[in-house]
Amino acid sequence: MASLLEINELSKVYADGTAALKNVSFSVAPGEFIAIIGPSGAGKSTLLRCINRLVKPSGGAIRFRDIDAAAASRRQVRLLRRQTGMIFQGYNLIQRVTVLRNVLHGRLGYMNAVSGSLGLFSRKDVADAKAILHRLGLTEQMFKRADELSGGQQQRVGIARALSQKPQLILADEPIASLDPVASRTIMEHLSGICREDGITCIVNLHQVAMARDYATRIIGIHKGEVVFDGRPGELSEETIHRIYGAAPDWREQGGESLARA
Ligand SMILES: Nc1ncnc2c1ncn2[C@@H]1O[C@H](COP(=O)(O)OP(=O)(O)OP(=O)(O)O)[C@@H](O)[C@H]1O
Repeated sequence: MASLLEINELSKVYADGTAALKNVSFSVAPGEFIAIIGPSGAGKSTLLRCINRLVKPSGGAIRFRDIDAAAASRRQVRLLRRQTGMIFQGYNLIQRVTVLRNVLHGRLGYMNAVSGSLGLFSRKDVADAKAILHRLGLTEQMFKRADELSGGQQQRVGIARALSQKPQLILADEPIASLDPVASRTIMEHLSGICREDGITCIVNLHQVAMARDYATRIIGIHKGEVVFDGRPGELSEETIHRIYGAAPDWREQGGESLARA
């Protein structure tokens, strides 16, 4: 099957000389649910941010469908971001506006500047946004301000906003890092359900090895900016986890129980 995303020899060196990514290469088929794991500072966020061009790569190529994200013009970056829903650890909602309006903001990439700034969303956009909120169990919260919601609910709004973009790809950067275990599972269930049922490809940065093993169809392990593992969850041995995390304690603190179960 043709890939949705091809990353070739991607590198990123920040202005202060930090080499965050070194020759990263992998391709992503439509419908995959990929967890990116690695210790703090491994380059996980930089990788996701290069894919939707929040960060400009220093070298290599990122082909998303027919766009080379690494060399994209401003117009192409807009097209790329429209097809790529981003979910953040801190939710990135507008706190003082309603849940529904936050979700509708996912449509801004499809509107001209005047309609967008005046909030002139079509009836179809509003109906679709309500249906998405219903699917995510947020019908009752629709007209509340975002800051009246719990963290788990706010992250579901983040997912709803990404879905309202009708994306091909969802990039989630540590979407459960601020949530308790129950809310974390709810978010992971929604993301994997969306991937399975809607065929939307997901790439999710995670600190928790257990969550990656439970939900991903493929895991990519990054250590100091390099891919050191790329395989199925069942292939992730304890030795491999040591290679990914080195001496860092993250996986024992946050995901070790999953290995004990395996
Ligand atoms: N804007 C920046 N300028 C300079 N260095 C940066 C910048 N952003 C990230 N870095 C560095 O790049 C490296 C990779 O950071 P990145 O945030 O991508 O890692 P991460 O795996 O997502 O970490 P975490 O899990 O803690 O979020 C780190 O050494 C970080 O300090």
